Amino acid sequence: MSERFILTLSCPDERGIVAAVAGFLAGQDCNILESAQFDDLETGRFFLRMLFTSEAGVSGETLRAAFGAIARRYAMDWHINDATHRPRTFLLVSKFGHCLHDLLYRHEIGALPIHIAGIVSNHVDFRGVAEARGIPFHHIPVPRDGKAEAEAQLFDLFEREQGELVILARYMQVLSDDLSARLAGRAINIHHSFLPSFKGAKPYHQAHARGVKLIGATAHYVTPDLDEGPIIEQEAIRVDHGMSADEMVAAGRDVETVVLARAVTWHAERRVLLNGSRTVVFR
Ligand SMILES: Nc1nc2c(c(=O)[nH]1)N[C@@H](CN(C=O)c1ccc(C(=O)N[C@@H](CCC(=O)O)C(=O)O)cc1)CN2
Repeated sequence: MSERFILTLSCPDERGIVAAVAGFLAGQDCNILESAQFDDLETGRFFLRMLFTSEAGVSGETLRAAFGAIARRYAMDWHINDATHRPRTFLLVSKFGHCLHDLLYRHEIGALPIHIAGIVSNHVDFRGVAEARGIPFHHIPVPRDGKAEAEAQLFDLFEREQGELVILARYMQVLSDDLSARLAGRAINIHHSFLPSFKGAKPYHQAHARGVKLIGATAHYVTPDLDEGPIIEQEAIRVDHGMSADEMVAAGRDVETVVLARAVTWHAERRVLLNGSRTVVFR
C-alpha cells in the first residue's frame, strides 16, 4: 500500500498557492485524498491541510527536500509528516481520573491515534491504573517550594522519552512560564468550563454561584497565561436552577471527556493549525 503523508502549511495569502502545491504533488506522483484550506482575510494568512499518498513510493525525506523551494517561494510554515505516525504522548493527571480513564479506553480500542509513553501525576492514585496496562507511571510531587525541581524532572522525562505531546487530563498544577513556553503547541489542557467564562481551579462552583443555564468544557493549548491558550474544541450542555454545584461537576465530566478526546485526536491527525492566539481546525 502506498505511503500516506499529511502536508500542513500556513503562509501569507496570495494567488496560486493551491495550484503550486497540487502541481508539486502531481509531479511527485502523489494522489491527494483529502484537502482543506482557509483564508484568514483579517490577517491575510492562508492555511492548508492535505492528506495524500505517494504512489511511486517517494519517501517523506525526498518529498520534504523537494518541497523546500515552493515553501521558500511562499514563505510557508510547513510540515510533511507520515500520516500513520502516532505522537509519543504523556498523560498528566492529579486526583480526578475521568479524562484519563476515557483516553485509556479509547486508546485500548484503537480510537485514539497516539502512542502513550507514560502517565505522570503529582499523586499516586493512578499508579495501579497505569501498571495494570503496562504503561510507565511517574510520580512527580509538586511541593509548594519545589515547583521548579518538579518541572525540571517532568521536562527531562519528556525529552529523554522523546515526548511529542503532553495531555493535561485534569492536571491541577499551573505550569510555569518557562515550561509552558518549552511545550508551546505540544501541550493540551482540558478546562472544565466554557471559556472564557470561569477560569481557574473551581469553575463549576463559579458557574453555580453565577446561576448560568449552560456549562461546558474547553480543550486548549497550554500557554503561560492560565486558561488563555488557543482553543481547539468546546462543548456546552444545559443546566438549570435545580442543579447543585456537585451535580454540575457530575454532568460536566461527560462533556470534558468528549471535548478532550476530540482535541487530542484532531491534534494527532494534524487537523489543528495555530493562527496566532487562535486555531484553524480542519475537522
Ligand atoms: N501554564 C498553564 N498551566 C496550566 C493551565 C494553563 O492554562 N496554563 N491549565 C491548568 C488546568 N487548570 C484549569 O483548567 C487549572 C489547574 C490548577 C489551577 C490552580 O489554581 N492550581 C493551584 C493548585 C491547586 C491544587 O494544588 O490542587 C495552583 O497551581 O496554585 C487552576 C487552573 C493546568 N496548568
